Amino acid sequence: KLPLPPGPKKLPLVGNLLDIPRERQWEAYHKWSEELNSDIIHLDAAGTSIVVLSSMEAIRDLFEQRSSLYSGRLRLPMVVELMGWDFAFPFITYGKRSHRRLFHETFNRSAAKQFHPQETAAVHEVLRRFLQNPHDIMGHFRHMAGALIMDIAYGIKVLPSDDPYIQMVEQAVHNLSNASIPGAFLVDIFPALKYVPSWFPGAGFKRKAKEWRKGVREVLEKPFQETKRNIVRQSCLNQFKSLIKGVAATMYSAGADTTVSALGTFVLAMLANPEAQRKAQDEIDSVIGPGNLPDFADEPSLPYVAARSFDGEMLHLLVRLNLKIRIINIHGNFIAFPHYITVDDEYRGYRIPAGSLVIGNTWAILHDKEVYADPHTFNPERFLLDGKLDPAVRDPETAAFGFGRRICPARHMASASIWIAVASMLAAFDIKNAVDEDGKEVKPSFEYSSTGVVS
Ligand code: HEM
Repeated sequence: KLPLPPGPKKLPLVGNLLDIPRERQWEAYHKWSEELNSDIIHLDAAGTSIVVLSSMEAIRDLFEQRSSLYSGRLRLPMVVELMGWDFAFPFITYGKRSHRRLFHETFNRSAAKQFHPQETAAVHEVLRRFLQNPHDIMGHFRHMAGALIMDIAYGIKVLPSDDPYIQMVEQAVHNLSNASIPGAFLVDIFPALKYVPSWFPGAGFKRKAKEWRKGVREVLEKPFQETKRNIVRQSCLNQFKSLIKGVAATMYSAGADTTVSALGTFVLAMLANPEAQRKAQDEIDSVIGPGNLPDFADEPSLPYVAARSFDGEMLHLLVRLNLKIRIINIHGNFIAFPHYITVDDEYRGYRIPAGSLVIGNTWAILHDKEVYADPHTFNPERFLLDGKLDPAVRDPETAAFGFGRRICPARHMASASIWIAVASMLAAFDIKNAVDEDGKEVKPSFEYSSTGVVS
């Protein structure tokens, strides 16, 4: 009998379906939350109950304190059951703990350091590629993210271009993004449709799923089989075969686009903020000396140097924190990754209905005016107090990688690879707009697309 959390007015049948924009939903959620003066709001998308949380307090109360209730995922019949992504735990409810555990053992804060050499090598390779061809920045980032994951997951060194593994996985992830656009396939709304035979009129989705499934099987099997051939201790591998296979193949689907999007956004942030770029470069030069490239051995010394120099803080913050704000602000809303609750719950006198999608609005958290004054401005100085890192200012990483039990299990490795990429790019290059034949600057054209899993 408790009321639902407040929300915009609902129409009969369709509820708020017509109010929810197709793009940048997080901004609409944030606006409603402000208008209704509530950090918890409720929406009804033609029968699908959606609860959006816009404060760290509500997120901690539900995703952390009540994590046993709030760690599910929405059932995705097209992706998981028909296309065969059932090995990828990001898409399934909180089962497969062995998969998560293996991920954690591999990528926890101290274990993640074992990948520093691969990350450094991948970044040096990308620097060479920029030098040879500065016109395909995103292509180089994509190659870097793919090469790094193939190396970490399988020990496979990919080809410099047209690598068959990267092509295969990119295609599968592309199909995955298309299939996870909400409402794209009726079978996600009526799961029983999955039993319709493929020849049945209107069952085109089954034929599509079958074709896409072949690609998913290849992603699961091909690199794994090559690795198996390369490994001497096969008996050990056999014992955990399906576990390792599933976890390795999950890495690409969860890790490639995220890293590429973050680095692409970094380049845009640098084009828009030449002053911040200059300061960061000056600091790198003064810490590691001109002509050298940073490596992880420099990392511990940077905060120390940073604590004594404003510009040092700038670099440290720019690279570690504030960039992430911009990056995550813009791209970090994983619309296909809401949490899901299967039982009724009560919070602050409101009813959270069973079967609700529960979304932690990262964007709202990272644009909270109370925490980050003037939140739309790129301003590394917001993290400083008396030239030092201000511990009172919230670290964006507390929200950028998700929440509770489903928090990104690769966050330390992801953060490290972005750090080394950003620091090395700043050390080696000036990031500037291209110039046309008449010597005029060409402003980059770009568009953030928010369909699929990652913007
Ligand atoms: C900039 C880089 C990255 C960002 C911003 C990021 C962010 C996220 C976010 C927001 C989630 C959802 C958390 C939630 O449901 O509350 C997530 C989940 C996940 N991420 Fe990342 N991630 C990044 C890189 C990576 C990489 C490189 C890998 C793998 C090598 C990875 C593996 C995963 C996995 C497996 C999950 C699913 C966890 C689960 O459902 O239990 N991520 N990530």
